[in-house]
Order: sequence, then structure tokens, then C-alpha cells
Amino acid sequence: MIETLDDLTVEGTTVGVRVDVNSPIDDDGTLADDARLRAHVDTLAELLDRGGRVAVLAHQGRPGGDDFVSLESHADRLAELLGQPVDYVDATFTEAAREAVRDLSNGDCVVLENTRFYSEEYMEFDPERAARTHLVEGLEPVLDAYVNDAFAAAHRSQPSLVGLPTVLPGYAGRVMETELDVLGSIEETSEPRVYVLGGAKVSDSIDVAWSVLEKGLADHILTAGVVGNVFLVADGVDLGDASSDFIYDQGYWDEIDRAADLLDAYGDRIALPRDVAVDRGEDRHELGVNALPPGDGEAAMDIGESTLDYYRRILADAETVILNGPAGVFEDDRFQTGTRRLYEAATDIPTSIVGGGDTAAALRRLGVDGFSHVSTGGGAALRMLTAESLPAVTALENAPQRPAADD
Ligand SMILES: Nc1ncnc2c1ncn2[C@@H]1O[C@H](COP(=O)(O)OP(=O)(O)OP(=O)(O)O)[C@@H](O)[C@H]1O
Ligand SMILES: O=C(O)[C@H](O)COP(=O)(O)O
Repeated sequence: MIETLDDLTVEGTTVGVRVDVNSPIDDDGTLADDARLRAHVDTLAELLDRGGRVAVLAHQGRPGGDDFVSLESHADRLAELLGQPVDYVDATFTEAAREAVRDLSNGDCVVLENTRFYSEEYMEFDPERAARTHLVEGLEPVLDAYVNDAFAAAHRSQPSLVGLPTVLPGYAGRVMETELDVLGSIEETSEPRVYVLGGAKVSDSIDVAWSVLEKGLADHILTAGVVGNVFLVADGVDLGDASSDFIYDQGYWDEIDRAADLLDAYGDRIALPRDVAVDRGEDRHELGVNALPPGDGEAAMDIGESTLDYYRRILADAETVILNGPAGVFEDDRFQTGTRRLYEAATDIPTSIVGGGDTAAALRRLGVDGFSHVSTGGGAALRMLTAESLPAVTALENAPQRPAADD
């Protein structure tokens, strides 16, 4: 059983709050999209309003990536969103960080530096070992409690996610609470239930497909994006050199056999694209699967009109739809049609649940809204859809005893 903010005595308590504000970053190294910050405003504002002293912990990017930057601009934006000053310190667990945390008064907030600037935070540990890392040992003395609101990172077994709740009383923040509530009770949603699996996480998507088909949770699975392309190849379609090279370069080649096995076992419930839009110079050009392969260098970048009609017919009868991953390379205006129109069709269904950080960003960019729930999680949401436990959630379940709640 996970305790929530309702169970925490906040007034005067110094709380380490793990959020997931891992966001797109502009060329100048500053925040390009604040959606993930907005998601955490309720949790942070509640803790501050209730007199907590809040130290925010988060990662941004991965070592070596262009988006592996400081959290300074995140702190600036959080101050605007919260409507109060938010300090930032370029330290995570050193004396400088501890001093910044000790200096907090009731209702104050400080953002500590990107946890992944510290190498142990980019490794996976069991909780007991994670509790003996520098980050956890450095911060534990100045924190009274730990709140995890970082659902989107809950599939990682990293020190700030599983180590801190091993040594501190742990609570779920409001984002975490809602996500666990919605994604943890998909089995109770109305049927027919359709899963739309797009995007580029082929292996995870195939895991989800196996899981929901085996458990009888999915009446239909609609494939799109790179996932759809891999299923087409598994079905014997020649997508041409450009898409095949892409699949090979991304390391998805082994997934073709897994997709073929899935088609053998559950082919009647898996829908494949009937046409694709290829990159032909300035233009988007649609080709039916019978007309494939496309010309040299023409990659399948989106689903086409005929697929959209087919998928919309299946969606028309659905009571619940769960979608993860864009239908095409939505970053390119020529290939955003599939994502926009497929997701628009999903908004007409009584229960529509969207997972995926990139997907949520794509939908905002395309102006598509009206879903029952848009998850903050990509990999975490997918893992939860396979009914696997998330290490950070398990760590919260096992967190030590805590003080009593405020009245
Ligand atoms: N046909 C395609 N060919 C190549 N890339 C594609 C294709 N269709 C979609 N993509 C790419 O897939 C990416 C998004 O996939 P991903 O699986 O990462 O989504 P997500 O789950 O929403 O992301 P996140 O990891 O942020 O949660 C986009 O960058 C998009 O360009
Ligand atoms: O964006 C995400 O899915 C989470 O922030 C986790 O990031 P990671 O995949 O780099 O661990």
C-alpha cells in the first residue's frame, strides 16, 4: 500500500521531491517545452502551501546527449508556474546542496542539479544498494521525507528513485497517484478495447502486445510508426532499402521474428498498415502495400489514407482505446497527418488513454486534445501496460514508517 500526500505531515518538513521534468531542450541549452513541469505543479504547490520545505530532484537527458543540461532553466520556469521564487543550486548531494536545503524556510523551494550529472544515478541498483550511493547518503541527513512524483521515470531503478525511499518515509505525489490509478485499472475499462502501438519503441511495444493479447485485454491492436513498419516486414512486405536500413541500424532486426511469432499467434487481432507515406523529395507520397517497395532512398514515414480509414472503422466500435507512440515522423510537417488524424479519431471514444512523452508533445504541437488521460510516462506507461511492476513504485510500497498526517 502506497502512502500519498494525504498521509504526510507537511508543515515544517523538509521533503525531497523526485519529479520527471526530462524535456526537449533548445539549441541554447534551455527548456523548449514545459509540459512535464506543468504536470508537477499541483504536487509542488500543495507541499509548499502546506508549509513544506521542498528540495526538487530530477534528471534531464542522458550523458552524452545534447539535452544533457543543467536544471537552471527548469527552475526559472517552475518559479513562473508556481508564482513564487524557486532557488536553484548547481549541486545535487554535496555540502553546497545540503546547505541550500538546510536554508529552506517553510514554503520555500530549491531545485537541485541534474541527478545524472552524477554517474551512479545513471546506473540501475537494487534498492538496498541504491541506498548506499553518494547521492542518497549525501542527501538523507537533510531530508525528513521523500515524495516520488516521477511516474515517467518509475521504470528506472536509480538511486533517486529507489534508494531515497529505502532510507526515508516515502509517499506518492499527485501525478504518481493519478497515473497508478488510471494505468493500474485498465482491466476495468469497458470493451471493446483497442490498443494503438506506434512510435519507435519496437521491443517494448511487442512486449505490450504479447501481454495484452495473452491476457485477453485487447480486442484489436493497431500498429503504426516504426512498430507498424516492423510488423509489415514480419508479414513479408518489402519496405525498400531506406526503411529496412533504418530498422537494421536501430537494432530492431531481431524484433521482426518476434513480430512474426505474434502474427502467427494472434494475427486476427493485429491490424497492419494498408498503405504508407514515403519521403519523395519535397512531397509526401502514399503507396499501398501492394505497390511496395518504394523507390531507392524512399522511407516509410507515416501511415496513409487507406490505413486511416481502416483504423477509424475499428475505432468506431471501441469503448476504450489505449495509444502509445506517434503514427509517423510527426516532427516533419509532411508526415504528421497520420498521427493527427488517428489520435483525433481516438478522442471520440468514451475512454481514451494516451502514453508516451514524445506522443504527448506531438499532440500538443498538433493541437489534438480531449483524451480521458494523457500519461506523463513513455517507457514507464508501456511497462505498466504489460502489468509488470515498476521498481520505483515497489520502493514506495516498501518505504519505512512515517510520521502522522496533518489534520
Ligand atoms: N515511420 C517512422 N520512421 C521513423 N521514425 C518514426 C516513424 N514513426 C514514428 N517515428 C518516430 O518515433 C519517435 C517517437 O517514438 P517513441 O516510441 O519514442 O514515442 P514515445 O513513447 O511517445 O516517446 P517517449 O520515449 O518520449 O515517451 C518520433 O521521434 C518519431 O519521429
Ligand atoms: O523520458 C522518459 O521516458 C523518462 O524521463 C526516463 O528517461 P530515460 O529513458 O532517459 O531513463
